Amino acid sequence: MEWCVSMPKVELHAHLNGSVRNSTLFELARALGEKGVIVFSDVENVIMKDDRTLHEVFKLFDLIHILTTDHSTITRITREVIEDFASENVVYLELRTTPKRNDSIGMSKRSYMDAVMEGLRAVSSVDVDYSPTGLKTDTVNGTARKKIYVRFLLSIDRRESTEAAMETVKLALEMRDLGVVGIDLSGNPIVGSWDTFLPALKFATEQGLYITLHCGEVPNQEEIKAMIDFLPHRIGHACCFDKENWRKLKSVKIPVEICLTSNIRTETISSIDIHHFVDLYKAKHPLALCTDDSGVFSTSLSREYGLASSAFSLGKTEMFQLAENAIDFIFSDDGVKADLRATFKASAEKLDL
Ligand SMILES: CNc1ncnc2c1ncn2[C@@H]1O[C@H](COP(=O)(O)O)[C@@H](O)[C@H]1O
Ligand SMILES: [Zn+2]
Repeated sequence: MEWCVSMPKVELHAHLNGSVRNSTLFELARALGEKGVIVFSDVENVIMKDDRTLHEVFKLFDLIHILTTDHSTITRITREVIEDFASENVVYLELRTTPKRNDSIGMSKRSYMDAVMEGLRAVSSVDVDYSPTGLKTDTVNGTARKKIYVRFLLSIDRRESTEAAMETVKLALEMRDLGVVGIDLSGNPIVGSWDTFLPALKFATEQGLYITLHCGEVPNQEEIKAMIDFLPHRIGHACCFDKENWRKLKSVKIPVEICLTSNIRTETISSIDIHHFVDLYKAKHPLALCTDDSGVFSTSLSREYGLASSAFSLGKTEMFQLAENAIDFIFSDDGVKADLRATFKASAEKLDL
C-alpha cells in the first residue's frame, strides 16, 4: 500500500461531492444540527454506514448535497479534495461535479462553478496547473515544487431536463480557459432516459468537448448499446454488459474507468474475483483504475491500486505500467501527456523499476 502511495498516479473518475472527507461532512452536519436544519444523529448513522446498495448511495448524495451546497462550502471541499489527491501523489486529476442551481441561496450553475474555481485557487500544499495555457512551475533553489494538473468535467445529472443539460454544456464551453475539458453523464442509472441528454451531448461533441458516460451500472442493454454507438471518449463502470455489448465495446476500444471498490460496495459486482477488470486487462483493453467516490466508499486511488494488486496478483512493474497507461486516456493535449510521461520516467528511476 505504501508503495502504491509513492507511485505517481492519474485519476480520471472522481466526483467532487463523493470525495469529501468524512471529518468535513461531520463538521458540516454538526453545524447544521446546531442550527436545527437537520438532526445530527440521523446524519451520523447514514454517513457511518459501510455497505450501501446503489439505491442507498443516491439517498446519501442527496444528504451530502444538503450539507455542502453553499458557495463557501463548495470552495472548501474543492480545496480539500485536490489537496487529498495531491498528497497521495496523484499528478493529474480530472475532477467532475454537477453544477447546481439553487435559487433560494442565489446560486446559479455559473456561481457554483466559480466557487469550485475559487477552491482550486486556494490550494496551497502543491502547485496546481489548471489552465490549458499552462502554468510555469516555480523553481525554488533548483528544486521544482510538487505539481498536480487539475482539469474539470461538468456532470449532467440524469434527473435533469434537456434544457438544464444544455445549460451545463454551454457553461463548460464558457469555462474552457479555466480548465473545463468535458462533460460527464451520471446520477441514478434507473432515473431518466438517454434520449433526454442526447441533444446536449451531441452539441458538446460538435463543440470539441470530451465526453465520458456512466454506462452499464444497471443491466439496461438497449441504453448500453446506444451509449457505445455514440462513441464517447471514455465510459465509466461497464459492469452489466451482455455478451453482444461486451463484444461491441471491445471492438471499438473505448477506454473504461474502472472503480473496483465502488462496484463492490454498491453490489453492482458481487465479488472482486469475478470483476470485469480481469477480462479487460487480459484483452489489453484500454482502462484506468479510479476511485469514483473516495469519501463515500472510504477509499483512495492508492488503495484501489493496492486492491487490484492483491486481488489480481499484479506486481510493482504491472501496477506502475497500469498507472502510466492512463496518460493515454486523459482529456488533455500532447504537451500535458509528454510532461506526465517525463514525471513517470523520473519516478521509475527513483523507484528502481
Ligand atoms: C456510485 N456510482 C455513481 N453512479 C452514478 N452517478 C454517481 C455515482 N457516484 C456519484 N455520482 C454522481 O455524482 C454526484 C455527486 O457529486 P457532485 O455533486 O456531482 O459533485 C451524485 O449526486 C451523482 O449524480
Ligand atoms: Zn461515477
